[in-house]
Amino acid sequence: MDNQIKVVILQKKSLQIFLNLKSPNWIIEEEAITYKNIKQQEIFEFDVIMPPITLQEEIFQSIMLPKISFLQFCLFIILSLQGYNSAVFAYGATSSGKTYTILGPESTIEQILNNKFNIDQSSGILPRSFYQIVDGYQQIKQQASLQQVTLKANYVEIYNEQIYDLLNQQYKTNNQKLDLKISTIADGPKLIGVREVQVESVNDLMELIAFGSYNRAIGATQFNSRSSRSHVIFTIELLVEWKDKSLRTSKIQFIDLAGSERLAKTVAKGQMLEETKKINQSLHCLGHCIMALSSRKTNKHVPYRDSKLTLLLKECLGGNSNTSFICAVSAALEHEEKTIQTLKFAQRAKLILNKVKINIKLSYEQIEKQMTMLKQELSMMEKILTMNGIKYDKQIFKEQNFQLQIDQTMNIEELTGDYRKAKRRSLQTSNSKSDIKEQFSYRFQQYLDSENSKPQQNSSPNSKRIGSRQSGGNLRKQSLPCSLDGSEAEPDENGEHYLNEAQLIQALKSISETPRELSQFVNGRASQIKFHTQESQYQSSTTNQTTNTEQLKDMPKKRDSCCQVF
Ligand SMILES: Nc1ncnc2c1ncn2[C@@H]1O[C@H](COP(=O)(O)OP(=O)(O)OP(=O)(O)O)[C@@H](O)[C@H]1O
Repeated sequence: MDNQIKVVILQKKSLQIFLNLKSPNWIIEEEAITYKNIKQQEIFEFDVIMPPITLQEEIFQSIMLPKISFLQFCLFIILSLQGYNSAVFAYGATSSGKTYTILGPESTIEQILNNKFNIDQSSGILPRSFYQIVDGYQQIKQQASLQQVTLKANYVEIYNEQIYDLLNQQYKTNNQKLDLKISTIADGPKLIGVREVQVESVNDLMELIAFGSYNRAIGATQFNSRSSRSHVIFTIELLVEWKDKSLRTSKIQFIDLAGSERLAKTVAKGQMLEETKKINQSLHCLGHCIMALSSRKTNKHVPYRDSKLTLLLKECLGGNSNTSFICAVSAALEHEEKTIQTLKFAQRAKLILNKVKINIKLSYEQIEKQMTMLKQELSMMEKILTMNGIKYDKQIFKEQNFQLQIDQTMNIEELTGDYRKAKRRSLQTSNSKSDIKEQFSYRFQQYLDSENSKPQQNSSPNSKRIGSRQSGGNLRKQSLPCSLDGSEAEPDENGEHYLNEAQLIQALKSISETPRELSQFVNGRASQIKFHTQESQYQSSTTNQTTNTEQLKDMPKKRDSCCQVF
């Protein structure tokens, strides 16, 4: 299922705006932002543009919950039971309000550590989602048809192009951080050796946030005294094992990106400058991936491997994930350039289509069962095609069978879908009028071959009548789709069914749109029949030393006479 990336523009609440230091170049409407100065005018259109007065609750509603109100409380349950992936990115320049939107105010961590955390007006998307997720998880656990339900989380940061596990307990005692490696062999990139913590409650999740925050790289920039110097990714996974041993996994990721900063404008030096360069570099890579994906050119190379951020989050960008971007901007004069940059990024991200699918792993027994069923259906299809005289490539069938055998881990739903499409195509093919005509042609050919193999008895081309019983031209009833002629032909002495001439004409009429089409088809076939008949007569007469070449020369002229049959 194609799913467009959702982009929400969030205007930062700031002192500059409050003091009316807003840039005069911005015209902000409900669904469009226009930037206009003497030199240029650019219009950016979005589904949602949130004003600075927007409450955290409203942002959460817009991003995390669907628009249909009755589904609001069971969204996560539905998605989890079905096994979907989701991701929420916060993107924007440094100090634009990304961390505030994702987590909430700086005091959140202190509140967690002092056991004083409660959802309030300022709480971000992350804690609000935790309540929904845990609520959903508890409800799922009650389902009788489930064997086991597990909720787990991991928390990592990408700092200076290195991936660190923020939940690693060793970091505090041993200052050496381990750079985690990404495995891309399995379905979607995975972190090797990341600590995954099983959780049961909102408190468990909040504690992980607090724990991770202490390991996080934070510094003071010119614009933000607690600036994120790394990209952080908090991942929650729900594994639902059903009693039939099938496994559905749902993943939700919250990504708080580090803010970009113009190197020319930064006052950063030394380590801070290096960090800024690395942040900008990975954000550039993200921009390039977004650019490639939004171009919608088929086979366009997407440079995921150019940074760890894009490689790790590959599935969220153009892959299997319901992805949303919160792009934080400021209308303040001071941030004009950064805001244009962010809006350009957001405009492109909006064009990306992800391919969302259910993450399901069937049990071995289920795969075996599915395979047997599919094999049976395939051989049935083979028979149908053979019966209808439609040529097919045996090798493809063999390959499909082989594929079935080796692809035990492959998503069976896709396989079934492909197979059903193939089957539908084959049925459509055998039912289509042109193919029914093909079938006629094929059977006519068989008929001619059998006729030609008989000894010829003084028959002239014009005396031969298509499908007539007198000329021995019976067609097997089996060769025609039964619904075509409507009437049942009488079985002959051998118990075999044939179509008589009237039934054949009726059948041909029913598959031809117009009398002209019918006549064209029949003329074509009739002249072929004539040709074969004449050819075989010619052959038989040459073997009898009585060549009549005139008959063959005349053949095209005599076409019209065949039309008289109808
Ligand atoms: N909606 C808001 N209401 C009140 N304060 C806010 C809001 N948004 C941001 N702030 C404040 O602005 C400052 C910068 O915000 P924040 O740290 O979220 O920015 P950021 O985009 O994550 O920056 P960086 O990329 O440097 O980490 C913080 O002190 C934060 O509390």
